[in-house]
Amino acid sequence: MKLPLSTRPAAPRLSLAEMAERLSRNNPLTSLRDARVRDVPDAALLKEYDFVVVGGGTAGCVLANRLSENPSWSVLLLEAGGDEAIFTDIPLLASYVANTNYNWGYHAQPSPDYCRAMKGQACNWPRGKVLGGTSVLNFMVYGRGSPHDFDEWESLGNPGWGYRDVLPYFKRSEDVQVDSLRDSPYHGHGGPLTVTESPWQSPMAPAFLEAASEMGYPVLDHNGPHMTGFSFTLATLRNGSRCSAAKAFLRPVQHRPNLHVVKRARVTRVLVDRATANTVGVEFVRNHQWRVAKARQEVVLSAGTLNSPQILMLSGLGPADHLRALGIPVVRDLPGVGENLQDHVSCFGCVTFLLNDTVSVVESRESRRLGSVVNYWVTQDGPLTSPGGAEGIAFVNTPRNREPDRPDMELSFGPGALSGDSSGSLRGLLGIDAAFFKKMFGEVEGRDAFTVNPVLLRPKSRGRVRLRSANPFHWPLLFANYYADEEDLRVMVEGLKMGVALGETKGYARWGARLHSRPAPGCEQHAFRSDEYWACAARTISTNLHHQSGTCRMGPASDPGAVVDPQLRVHGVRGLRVVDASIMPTIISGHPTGAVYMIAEKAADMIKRAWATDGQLVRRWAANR
Ligand SMILES: Cc1cc2nc3c(=O)[nH]c(=O)nc-3n(C[C@H](O)[C@H](O)[C@H](O)COP(=O)(O)OP(=O)(O)OC[C@H]3O[C@@H](n4cnc5c(N)ncnc54)[C@H](O)[C@@H]3O)c2cc1C
Repeated sequence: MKLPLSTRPAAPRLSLAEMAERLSRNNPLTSLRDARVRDVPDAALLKEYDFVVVGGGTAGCVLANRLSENPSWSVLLLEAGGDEAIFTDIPLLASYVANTNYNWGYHAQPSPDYCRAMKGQACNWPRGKVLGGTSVLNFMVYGRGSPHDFDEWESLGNPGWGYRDVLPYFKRSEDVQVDSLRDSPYHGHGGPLTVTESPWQSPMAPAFLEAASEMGYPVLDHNGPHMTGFSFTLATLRNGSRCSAAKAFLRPVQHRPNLHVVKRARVTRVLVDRATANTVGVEFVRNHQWRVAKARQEVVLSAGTLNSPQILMLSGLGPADHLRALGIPVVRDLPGVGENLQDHVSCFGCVTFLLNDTVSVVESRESRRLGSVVNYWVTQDGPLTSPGGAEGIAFVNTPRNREPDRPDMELSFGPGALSGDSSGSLRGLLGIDAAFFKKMFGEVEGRDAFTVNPVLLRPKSRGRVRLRSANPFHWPLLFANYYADEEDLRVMVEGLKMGVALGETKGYARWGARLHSRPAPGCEQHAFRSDEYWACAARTISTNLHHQSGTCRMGPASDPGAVVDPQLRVHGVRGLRVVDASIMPTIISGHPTGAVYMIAEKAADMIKRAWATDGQLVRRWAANR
């Protein structure tokens, strides 16, 4: 069967003037210049700010922007990392970024029950240590999850978080640039965050959408009223480059006089008065000097799912017995801090299809192609604009799902594979052991292939974050607990079989697609493609999408595990909120960054409303010096 090579019209040829214009707005020099955010020197720091935001990541950049919109408020943003780089802008290099110092470098505790293929049986959990946070490391897939996810949050005792309430905040951030979505009531226009499709597609892209009808699913916009179906990837891209939180929200407002950004500032704890439970400010270290930043109104913790609970516990806010065991004075016993950790576990590499044609992205071939690099800088097109290699996403229902309008499985299609990872950056990101890789992929290294990655969307298993010690510079202990609930494994087995079915649809047969049948080392005792084999493969190659969420769960005061209330204020403490992926009561059924932006937009609105009604906005920033 002959297939059309592309579902999109060919890009119009650019005139020389258009090329020059594109090159002037997007080249290595302008990228480097634009990435620099003004750093406030120690001498210029104020004694006190109205708001202190901890963590200049995905949520933190939104808060810095929205809170400093009010010129009467002084806002301090403290970030442990520095500026973005040229290479962090290049979408296809996403996996490379995690192999650099822009990553905190965490990994979960080892386990014999999962992550067996990884070095030391420990899965890597990269997190961004840079302005823009993990939005600088991520694969840029823009999603929101299912409307039912937010209705569930509301039903758990969180009024104001239902889908109808949160949709306006999704739209507020967004500037969608896809023609077919221009009139959609579900998308926003003119917001700071550019959302679009990659300008480049592999020749296999049409086969992905054709698979939809063969498997009985519609092609749709995942961020509309229903998400079950197939679509090309929507991504946070601008002019073919990564659109990070810093690029979208922070850089354009960095010169506001009431916003101070401090880079390479490591917050060690929040200072809370034990007697009154009032938040005083934060303690941080910069240039080897310990400092205090006081907050007149609030401290907002946006240090992410792994670091926000760590900082709370270091501040005496957490499970009392755990804090006492480490000699940390207990300010408030909050047993839920660090609990309820949820992640999207996957099985990247388990479903790899080998090809007869040169239609996939093979790193060694691409890196030798000067045209790809020229294309990227001059026309802002070509494979380097592909967001981490995820070309298409299907949200599907396994036979175990009881809510058909709320899919339980994602199948993401990437026009490349571990076999083509010649630099090892993808293996480095995932932490796959070299000997394991050699055994499973050695004989097909450098060959054309594609991957279908099944992702468990609504895990029942829960992990946790704990302190290793009272030393704020020690890494926290991270427990993944993947597949602790057997049902998760059963759903993943079904997802793996659906992933194989996707790769075996007719469209891909054109290029001779066939499942790579070298079994995962350690699973050879099971018949290849049997349920037992897939279960073993899942426990062995337990890659994940780094979507960790839920460790400072939102919920009412009556819920003993809740850390923040529906206004995101820490229970039992005044003047302290948590605003990042950690507040999700349940992980959303999709890629979380869109929801993190939404949470931060909504939080900024709640903060504005809270202080406006208290009539405390009259203080002029200038008078604070
Ligand atoms: C490799 C990878 C790929 C991903 N791909 C996708 C994707 O395609 N789509 C998607 O939706 N999601 C993706 N994610 C997940 C997504 O990026 C995160 O869920 C989201 O960015 C989290 O935002 P956050 O604001 O909660 O935390 P972060 O963005 O991590 O922000 C936390 C910030 O706090 C700072 N910080 C931490 N501790 C301190 C401290 N003590 N002092 C000062 N500053 C501190 C950090 O340096 C960081 O800047 C991916 C993640 C990874 C790692």
